[in-house]
Amino acid sequence: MTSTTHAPGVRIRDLTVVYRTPAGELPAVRGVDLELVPGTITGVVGESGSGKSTLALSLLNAVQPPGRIAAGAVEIDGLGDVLTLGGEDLRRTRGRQVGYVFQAAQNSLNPLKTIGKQLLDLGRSHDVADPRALVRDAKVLLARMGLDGGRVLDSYQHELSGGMRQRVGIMLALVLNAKVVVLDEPTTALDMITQATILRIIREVHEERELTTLVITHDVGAIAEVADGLAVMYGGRIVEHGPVRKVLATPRHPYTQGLIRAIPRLSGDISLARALPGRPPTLGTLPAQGCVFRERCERRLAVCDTDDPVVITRNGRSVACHAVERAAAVAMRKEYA
Ligand SMILES: Nc1ncnc2c1ncn2[C@@H]1O[C@H](COP(=O)(O)OP(=O)(O)OP(=O)(O)O)[C@@H](O)[C@H]1O
Repeated sequence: MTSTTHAPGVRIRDLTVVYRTPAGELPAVRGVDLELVPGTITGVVGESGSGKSTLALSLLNAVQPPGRIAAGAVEIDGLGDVLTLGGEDLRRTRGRQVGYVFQAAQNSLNPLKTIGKQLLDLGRSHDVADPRALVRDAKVLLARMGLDGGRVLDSYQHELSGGMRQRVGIMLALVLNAKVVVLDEPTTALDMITQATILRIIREVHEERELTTLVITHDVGAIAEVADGLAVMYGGRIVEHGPVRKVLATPRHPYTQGLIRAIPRLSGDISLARALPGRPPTLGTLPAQGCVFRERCERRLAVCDTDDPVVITRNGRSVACHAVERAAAVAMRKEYA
């Protein structure tokens, strides 16, 4: 395993992704800016339907109809804007430059071929010069995740448990030595202990290979262990982003506060944990203007109904919330009074 180049930076700029619906094209991701700092793990959390997977797919320019990337750019150091890539360039980028495990990856293996055969196919399609080294690397990765590599490579998907398949997916995302890795719900099929182990291994491999990694999950507790940065998504927007410990210790957006309150592990007291009231919006119920979170928000103001809150960044933390901004402005006025 050679790792000569350094981790690349990734800049997602003003990204909008729409899906065609009977009511017309509706945005699942809207005006998202997100920077993945080289060598870091960024976690993206949010309830089901917030746009996390759509964002992950965009990093590979892999949004499929009825979806379409309507605007924006995804710039990866050394590759340029992946949204302008097509055909063979795009195929080569996926896997080799940007490794990925998509949601339900454990079901996307070919049932008719052994894992080893699929690994060799992957290597061939990316012109890997030394298939033996590829198999060796795959076995090492599988062994680190607690699996007997030789046995797994000789197996068909139906011979493996959900958790084993998930680990195979992670191995396939890492084995070509891509420098940018996108993991969409990498540990959902695993029990808590295995989940923690796999996340730790992801972290180790990430550091050893100097990767830039994006991990999508709806499990805020799990991401706290592994990520450097945390982006919180709601209704297709990133409502808060910052260093993971700071965001979890002093969440600013009312949605982040609600998410954290709902997790006893993080809120610290099981009797205080309470579910976020209401439901996340669907594409059809997303308000066309104003704050996407206002229907469930305890701090709703009149302006939230009419104006989209802009993202304000201070000291490395970003929040998009009118109430937070107003409180900050009041505090600032007091300080100068
Ligand atoms: N193929 C599709 N056609 C129409 N709408 C879609 C399609 N795929 C996703 N959507 C909608 O886009 C929105 C964002 O979905 P997405 O899967 O990106 O969210 P998510 O946060 O990853 O959710 P989950 O955690 O459930 O995977 C949702 O409202 C979803 O219903």
